[in-house]
Amino acid sequence: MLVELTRVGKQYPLGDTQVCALKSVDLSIDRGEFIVLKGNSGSGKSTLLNLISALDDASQGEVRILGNNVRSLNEVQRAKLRLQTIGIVFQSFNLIPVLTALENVMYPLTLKGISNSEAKQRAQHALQQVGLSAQMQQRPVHLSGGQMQRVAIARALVTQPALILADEPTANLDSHTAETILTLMQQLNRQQDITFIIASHDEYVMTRASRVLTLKDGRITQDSQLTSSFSPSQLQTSV
Ligand SMILES: Nc1ncnc2c1ncn2[C@@H]1O[C@H](COP(=O)(O)OP(=O)(O)OP(=O)(O)O)[C@@H](O)[C@H]1O
Repeated sequence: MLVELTRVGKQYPLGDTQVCALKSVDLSIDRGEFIVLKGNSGSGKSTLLNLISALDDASQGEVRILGNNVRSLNEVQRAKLRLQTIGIVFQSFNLIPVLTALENVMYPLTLKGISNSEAKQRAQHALQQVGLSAQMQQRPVHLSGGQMQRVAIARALVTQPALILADEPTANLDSHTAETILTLMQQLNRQQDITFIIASHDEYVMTRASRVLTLKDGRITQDSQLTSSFSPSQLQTSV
């Protein structure tokens, strides 16, 4: 099992009181799934992604990533787990502005201690995969929103993670660009067996999912397996 949550709860301190963000969540995620996490604002989507990415600790229960109990790992081990297993794509892209697209994608490989020449080769390949061969030397400020998100996806996939987590990855994109980004993610899911967990409010994102989890007030209230009608030939790279 790739991800396993057992009776996971999360509370945040707020002044003298506490906000309950997740309540007794049980969840198992297999390799190859394409999961959309839906729910109203404040339902706990980002909290769940933060726990699965080992960026934060559950208040109760257990989070296991590839069999590793996150709570038992120290900071260095967590960073290593993230670097080896997980790619993260944010709504706001989180690219480093002073670096080119190529350097942004090379960055996690450099952190892994991979040589500059190999990192460059792998980053170039990842940027080709997302259709950005022509923009490798551009800084983020010279890229469109869709291109920035594709750089962020290339950065997430360059370490060959088993799992990519995406928090509202299409929220800052127009609908055509969002479709292209989703198609790209789905192609990576099918061709490279990368598992995706995407938090989103967008109804059309759900239509791409193999499984939709609905969160309400910190609980999973619905867990639906779907078959999507996507075909990889629909891939467009003209963002
Ligand atoms: N760092 C924090 N400190 C205090 N409360 C928090 C913190 N992070 C989240 N919360 C609260 O926990 C609950 C769940 O928030 P979370 O961000 O996980 O929801 P969400 O579904 O991702 O919302 P959105 O769609 O608006 O991003 C909310 O009530 C939120 O206010």
